Amino acid sequence: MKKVLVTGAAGQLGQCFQKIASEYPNFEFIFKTSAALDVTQEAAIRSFFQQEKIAICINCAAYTNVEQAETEVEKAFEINATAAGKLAKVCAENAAILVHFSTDYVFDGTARKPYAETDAVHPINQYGASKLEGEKQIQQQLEAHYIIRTSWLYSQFGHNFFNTIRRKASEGNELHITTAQKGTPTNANDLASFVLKILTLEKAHFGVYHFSNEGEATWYDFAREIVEISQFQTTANPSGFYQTKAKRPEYSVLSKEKIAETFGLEIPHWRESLRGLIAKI
Ligand SMILES: NC(=O)C1=CN([C@@H]2O[C@H](COP(=O)(O)OP(=O)(O)OC[C@H]3O[C@@H](n4cnc5c(N)ncnc54)[C@H](OP(=O)(O)O)[C@@H]3O)[C@@H](O)[C@H]2O)C=CC1
Ligand SMILES: Cc1cn([C@H]2C[C@H](O)[C@@H](COP(=O)(O)OP(=O)(O)O[C@H]3O[C@@H](C)C(=O)[C@@H](O)[C@H]3O)O2)c(=O)[nH]c1=O
Repeated sequence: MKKVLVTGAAGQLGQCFQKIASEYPNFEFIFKTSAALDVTQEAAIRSFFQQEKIAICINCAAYTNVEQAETEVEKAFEINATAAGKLAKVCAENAAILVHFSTDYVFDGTARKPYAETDAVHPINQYGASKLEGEKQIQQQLEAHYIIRTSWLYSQFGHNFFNTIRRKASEGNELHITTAQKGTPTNANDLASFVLKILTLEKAHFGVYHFSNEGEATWYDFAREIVEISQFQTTANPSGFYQTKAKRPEYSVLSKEKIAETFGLEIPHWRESLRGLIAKI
């Protein structure tokens, strides 16, 4: 049975993997939180891989605070770039596959049609820059990688826009949400299922892929839909300007053509997936 290590297992995406792991009995999962396995510690990762004979590493460990990354630049790069490189190196030494996640924020947002994997990258904030550097470090050291760029992840777990809006709305706060950025909300549960499905295929198709739910939305559209489906009394108000430290791309919809052609898997529309999640929680 293949051993699958999931790093950063207490984060949002890590918890989505934990939730569905039992549906994949051909994999033996080992979930490691940041406290149990720090991905910046190369020697510790190496001895863990050797001891456990890890076949696949799903790296959910990341520095994801977009605002704070503007001032904690070194830390963001240490986790998102240098540690990703260390994981790739150890995977190469152990003939293991690395699944890694990157972001729509590697793009500058000047496009007006969905970004393809081959489009030019140009991050406009430190988080995006650190994630792009992580991609490069992996590509330089390991062929057996899936780098999956995704966008606007949300779920029932952890810190994300969906949970923030639901909390604010349930407390009766007035909501003012920016219309200045367009992208696609992605249910992290859908992403976790997609990853485990492609890992069970006979043939590997390594490389960089874009995965998000279908459709596009502004953050305001997303918030309004969360409030309406959840039937909160509060209304979400569109706002032309919302003060932030970090710049965000104006447009960051990801093209799903490559994954559709390669894997032929259906991806739900973001509204449908959101509705499904709210019905379950
Ligand atoms: N959230 C989003 O909207 C998007 C996320 N992504 C990418 O998807 C991936 C998953 O994101 P998500 O689950 O939302 O992120 P979270 O912030 O929810 O989870 C990240 C996890 O990484 C852990 N971590 C931080 N530093 C280390 C370390 N040195 N060693 C081991 N673990 C560490 C954190 O632990 P602790 O809390 O203890 O520090 C946390 O549990 C990331 O690569 C992210 O960049 C891409 C696009 C959108
Ligand atoms: C909470 C809130 C945010 N906003 C704005 C701020 C920002 O422009 C936008 C999104 O807010 P957040 O700060 O929650 O989202 P942000 O941290 O930018 O989310 C990003 O996280 C990283 C990890 C990624 O990789 C990206 O794909 C993306 O999901 O909405 C409002 O307009 N009103 C609000 O009440």
